[in-house]
Amino acid sequence: MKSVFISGTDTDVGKTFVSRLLLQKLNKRGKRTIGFKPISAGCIETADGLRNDDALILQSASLIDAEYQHVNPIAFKPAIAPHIAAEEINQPLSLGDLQSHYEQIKQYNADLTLIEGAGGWRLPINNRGQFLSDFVIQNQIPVILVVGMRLGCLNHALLTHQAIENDQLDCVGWIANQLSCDMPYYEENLAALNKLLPAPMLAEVKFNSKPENTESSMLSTDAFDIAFDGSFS
Ligand SMILES: Nc1ncnc2c1ncn2[C@@H]1O[C@H](COP(=O)(O)OP(=O)(O)OP(=O)(O)O)[C@@H](O)[C@H]1O
Ligand SMILES: C[C@H](N)[C@H](N)CCCCCC(=O)O
Ligand SMILES: [Mg+2]
Repeated sequence: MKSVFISGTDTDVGKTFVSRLLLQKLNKRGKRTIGFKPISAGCIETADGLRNDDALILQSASLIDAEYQHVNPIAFKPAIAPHIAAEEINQPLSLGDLQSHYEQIKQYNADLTLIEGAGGWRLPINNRGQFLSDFVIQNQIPVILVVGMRLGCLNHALLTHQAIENDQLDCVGWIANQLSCDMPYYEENLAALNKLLPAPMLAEVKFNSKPENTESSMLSTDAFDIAFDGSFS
């Protein structure tokens, strides 16, 4: 059983959008995939409990049909920093909680467990100095960095990659996600990232004006095949 952690240069950069494409692509390659969104913030209340859009997307794009509570075990209603949401309801998060939820999703025995982070790499999970990245370190999970292509992404991408490397994790590569169709100097920014980031670009995801129709959005590279046929098969 392999796992991969999908991080991003920030919140709202397309981690879920790209994760869905990755799951769909891997399903087509015959992998039994499962999505895992350990912590979500920004949920609606339903008769069955809180539901988060990201988790629902991952759940429906996974080949394995998993229970919602296992796909998204920690859910907060307000769309705010999760550790603040947790403190607000007096239910502080811990690394131990995250670990036991991870053990649960591993029971499904997927070929690949795709874990979507929340926010960016150094997301606090409580006020005791613990971060979501500590969970990734604890489990030595390889990381894919989604770069939301917008002004400011060069700095965010380089700092995030540096932090992942400082944490001595394997950043198997990054994915450029074109967040809009009109970013000035898009190609030049892409070239700068290719030059400056010391990890391979695995794919480029084009802006898709019909995001629900995801079939042709992802242009993968040879590095993508090497990463997914090598590290994750
Ligand atoms: N390539 C794309 N083409 C069109 N729309 C996109 C693309 N990538 C992302 N979006 C849209 O941008 C928004 C943010 O994307 P997404 O929800 O995947 O970000 P995220 O990084 O997962 O955010 P969060 O931190 O909340 O988990 C969504 O509405 C999504 O549909
Ligand atoms: C609500 C939002 N869409 C995400 N789910 C949570 C983003 C938290 C970011 C925290 C921070 O780094 O400031
Ligand atoms: Mg998301």
